[in-house]
Amino acid sequence: MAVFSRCSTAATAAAKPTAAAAATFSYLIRALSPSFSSSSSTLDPETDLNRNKPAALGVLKREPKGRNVQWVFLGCPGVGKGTYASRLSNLLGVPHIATGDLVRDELASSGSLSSQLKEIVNQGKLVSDEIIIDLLSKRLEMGEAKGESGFILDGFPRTVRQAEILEGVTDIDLVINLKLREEALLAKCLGRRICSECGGNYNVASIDIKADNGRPGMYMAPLPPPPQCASKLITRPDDTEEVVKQRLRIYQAMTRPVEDFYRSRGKLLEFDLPGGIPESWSKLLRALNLEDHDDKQSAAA
Ligand SMILES: Nc1ncnc2c1ncn2[C@@H]1O[C@H](COP(=O)(O)OP(=O)(O)O)[C@@H](O)[C@H]1O
Repeated sequence: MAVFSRCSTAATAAAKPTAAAAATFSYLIRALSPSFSSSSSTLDPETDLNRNKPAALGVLKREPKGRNVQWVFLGCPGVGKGTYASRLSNLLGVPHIATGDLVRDELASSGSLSSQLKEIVNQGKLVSDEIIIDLLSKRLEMGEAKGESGFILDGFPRTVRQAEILEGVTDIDLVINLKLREEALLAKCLGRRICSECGGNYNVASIDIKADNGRPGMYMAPLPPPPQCASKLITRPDDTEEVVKQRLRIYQAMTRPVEDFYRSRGKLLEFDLPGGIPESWSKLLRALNLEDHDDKQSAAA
């Protein structure tokens, strides 16, 4: 999915970082770094880069501002944030940064944080804002050193405080709020499988919700692994029924208010997933005013 084009003069998504982008990134890294006070009240409004807030979703109609997109994905566990964020990241040439992956990388390491994090994550609880911001700062710093610019954040911000900190240091262009019928969320999490070698995400769940009381039915086919991954699949330790239900409760309590935070700033794009990837991807692209040449070609083949 290397080739992409935008149908409008939306926020630019050129793969090459610009000087403005690099400056924004450096600022973001410095501001998010651990030496940065944990209190959002220390943000300096004079140096806040968030000066030209777009009105409502006019963000997609704006002239390019000389840097790559800075988007956020919101949505309940199991909704498919990682899947769609990763596809958009390939299409737009910006990094997909999932804080859940950063946490899992830390867990897999023998670092001192690892055992502390394990207990929190395996109980479905949120890691502290300070730890997450530290992990995110390091990831951004590493990306900047490689010349990355722009991002699609997945799993951050997850609390209003995280959203305030992010708002204090950079301008988020758009927040895509993915929504899926509740009946499907638990099944999607329980069916999730990851290839322990390549990290690919697959799903063994076959979701078939019958039409009921005027509500249409919904079918989501499994997403099987390719043969080379089939024998290497693992399940995330926090994808058990009890822990997923806890994560869903925590989403309602801690992350639902983040939707309101961005809604009130006119940045939230609500997107109801109509089904699995075949039904949803092209609709999502249309909602974002994007086009995927490769997808069109494979559909036409
Ligand atoms: N922004 C964040 N703030 C706090 N904890 C986080 C954050 N992102 C990830 N985590 C931790 O990592 C776990 C896995 O995150 P993720 O893969 O995004 O899960 P989900 O499938 O629930 O969206 C979370 O349950 C939480 O413990």
